[in-house]
Order: sequence, then C-alpha cells, then structure tokens
Amino acid sequence: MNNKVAYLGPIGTFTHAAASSLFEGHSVQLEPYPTIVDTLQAVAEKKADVAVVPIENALEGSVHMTLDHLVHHVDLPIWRELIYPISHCLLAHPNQAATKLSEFTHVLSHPQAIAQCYHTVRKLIPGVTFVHTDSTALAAAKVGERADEKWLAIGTTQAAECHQLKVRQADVQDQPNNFTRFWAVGRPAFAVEDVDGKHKTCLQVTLPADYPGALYQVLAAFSWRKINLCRIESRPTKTGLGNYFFLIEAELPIRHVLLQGAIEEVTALGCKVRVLGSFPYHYYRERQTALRN
Ligand SMILES: O=C(O)C(=O)C[C@]1(C(=O)O)C=C[C@@H](O)C=C1
Repeated sequence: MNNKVAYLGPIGTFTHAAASSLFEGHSVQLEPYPTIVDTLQAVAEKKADVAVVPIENALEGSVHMTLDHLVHHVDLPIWRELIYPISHCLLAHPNQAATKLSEFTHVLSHPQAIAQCYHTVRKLIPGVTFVHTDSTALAAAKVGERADEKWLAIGTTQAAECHQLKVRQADVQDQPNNFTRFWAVGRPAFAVEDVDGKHKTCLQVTLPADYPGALYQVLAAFSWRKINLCRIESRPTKTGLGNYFFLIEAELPIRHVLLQGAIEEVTALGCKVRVLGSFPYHYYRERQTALRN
C-alpha cells in the first residue's frame, strides 16, 4: 500500500513543493491538510504515515506553530529535512489586469510569507491591508474567487496556475537568499537514499533550575567535544513566565560516540534531554543534481 504523506496544503503551497521534492520517484499519496496542526495530527492519529511541515525560514526564523506542536502535543520522530528555496510572487485576478499595483487594497497570505515580504510590499503599495490565511495557496484561492476585489495574494507560481491568477510581481521577499527548512516527521515504511551523508540531531534540553552558568555548562558539553551546533533556540515551557527549554541541533547522528557522551554529560548535570529526531538533511538543488547524475 502507498505511504500517505500529509502536507500543509492545499495544492500550490511551498510545503506541497517541498513534499513533492522529498518523495520524488516514490509511490506515495500526497494528502493536503488545512493547517500545520492538522497536518501533524494526521500522523499522530495514524491517518498518514509522514507529515511535511515548515520549521524555520531564513528571514523570519522559527515556525513556532510546528515547533510547539511537536514538543507539546505529539511524539513523532523527525525523519528528514529539506532546505528549500523560497521565492514569493504577488498574484492577482486576471480581471484586475488594468489595476495598478499601488491601487490594490489588500494582500492576503500566510503570516510567515507576509513577514518575509513585508517591507517590499509596503513600498510597492503604501497603506495596504495585510490579511492572514492558513497558507499561501489558500490566499491564492481566495483571490481567485473574488474577481471584483482589488486583492493580491503572496504565493507560488504553481498556486497562480492552479487558480488562473496573474503573477504581477515576482521575487517580492525582502532579502534574496530566502530558504525554508521543512521537516518530514513520522515513520514511513521505506527508506529514501541519503544524498550526501549530512546528518543532524535535534534535542530538547530542559535545565533542572535557573542558576548562573547553567546553559554555559550544557553548551560546554558540546564545545569541548568539538560538536558543531547549527541551531539553538529557547522556547517557553508554558509552565510560567521565564521558564524555558532549549532546542539544540547538533551536526552529528545520534549514534555517534561524541554525541552520546555529550548527552550523558548534560543528563548528569540534571537536565532533561529528549531526542526529537536524528535525520539526514539536504538542500533542494543538491538533490536535483544528485538525481540527474
Ligand atoms: O503557506 C505556504 O505555502 C507554506 O507552505 C507555509 C510556509 C511557512 O509557514 O513557512 C512555508 C514556506 C514559506 O516560508 C512561507 C510559508
């Protein structure tokens, strides 16, 4: 039976593009879900084998909805990571062809997409009203349904094709080097080839108490073993103001003896350590090249 892959849909989201790339060449069933939480819940409730969700963007940082749901509400291993290039377009209904860009009144999109394009769009359309939607593709669908409104969506060229919209301006993100990391979480019943052996482990570390140097001691366990950390982030434990846990991503697989040693040391300090996943990662372009060669 085909593996079911849940993704933040509908068709035409960046997550859809990332999921298609991750499972290219495999017979899977891609199934859209309306929100990040629904997408993760689909795997938790065994309606799907794996879920593809955004986790971090180069311009806007963490996607807290994904991170918090993975930490607080489900227990699903991170299986793979894809780093995908993000290019946002301003999409309009064809009936608005005569409307100048500066005359549009509303720009609809996912909050992450709006944040990544905020300054560029405000410069193009001063005084525009931003409207949040659950995904960029849903914004495109809404614009497609309202031919008479001077509305724009921020989204992908695929969403423009799906809803017969016109790309009025491409590449409207505030910075050119825009990438989003996507995680596939769950337990699909097949292996995907490792493109180049790059591996990460994501740990949730909770300190036993707040005292001077507590985090320094945790980091020292990685530092003297020369383990490269590619991300560290604090998030509220939701138990009271000022209570945090730390998400630490190390560039080693969990089975590596140095990482095992670091985890033992951090645990001996009284910290709670939870392994959220140990997984291969690759950049979109590397994979395309690898598939071609
Ligand atoms: O709305 C989409 O198209 C998504 O896939 C979500 C999402 C995100 O939440 O980060 C994915 C990539 C981009 O960073 C913008 C939006």
